[in-house]
Amino acid sequence: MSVLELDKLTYHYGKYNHQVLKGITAAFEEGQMASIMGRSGAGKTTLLSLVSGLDTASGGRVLYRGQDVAKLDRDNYRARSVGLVFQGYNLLTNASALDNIVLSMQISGVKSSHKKADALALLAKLGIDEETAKRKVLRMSGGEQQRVGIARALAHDPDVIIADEPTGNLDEESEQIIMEILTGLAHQEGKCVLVVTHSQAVANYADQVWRLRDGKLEGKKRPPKVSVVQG
Ligand SMILES: Nc1ncnc2c1ncn2[C@@H]1O[C@H](COP(=O)(O)OP(=O)(O)OP(=O)(O)O)[C@@H](O)[C@H]1O
Repeated sequence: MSVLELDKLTYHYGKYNHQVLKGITAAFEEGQMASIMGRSGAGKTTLLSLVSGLDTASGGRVLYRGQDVAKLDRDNYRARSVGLVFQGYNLLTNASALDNIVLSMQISGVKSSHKKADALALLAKLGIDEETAKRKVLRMSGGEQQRVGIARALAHDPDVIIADEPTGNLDEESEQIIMEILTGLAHQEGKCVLVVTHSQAVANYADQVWRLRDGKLEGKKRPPKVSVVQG
């Protein structure tokens, strides 16, 4: 069973506004990264807000492990099953990376009695050592901040990671690090990862590349990567 399925999903803003999404049917699997491309205004952010349970569709359904998200407790769905990663990181910049993660664990109701140690372990896994973890976020580089952003998204161990232009503010080297982390979450940890991007280079990391055009989502599976040995 797919982790996420979109079933004839439609969406329009307000009563008379044009339809942004016009019957989208797609499936996203565990252990895979999917990228969603599309020109500005195509409806990518709108689509993510429906998939992540921030908003409900005008028509059709979003299914999470076969269950209609509109019929689930959406707060619970967001707090348990979905981790969000944003272009602008959306961290508390005056707090330390560590405090950001611990706070996020508290808000999502994580039960652990050693949240600080868990948060440090999670940050370390993403290449943020203890000294950096205790530094205020505003004194960290963009690439480090996004690694904290990913740690925050993972703090409640969701099985869906949704990233909206996660490397939009980063240089090429940091982009590569972030995309390798997101790819690893899919391929090594079995997460279902969705990445919205304008960048073909970012989309190239994905197992499936989708394009949102005229309110429809067109997708293709990427052929397996083959390495060419020159001799
Ligand atoms: N709250 C709103 N009320 C009315 N229309 C909206 C609202 N939010 C977005 N729209 C419109 O819906 C369409 C899709 O917007 P959306 O933000 O989903 O596009 P996007 O593909 O994410 O764009 P970008 O790449 O520029 O972020 C646009 O035409 C936008 O103007």
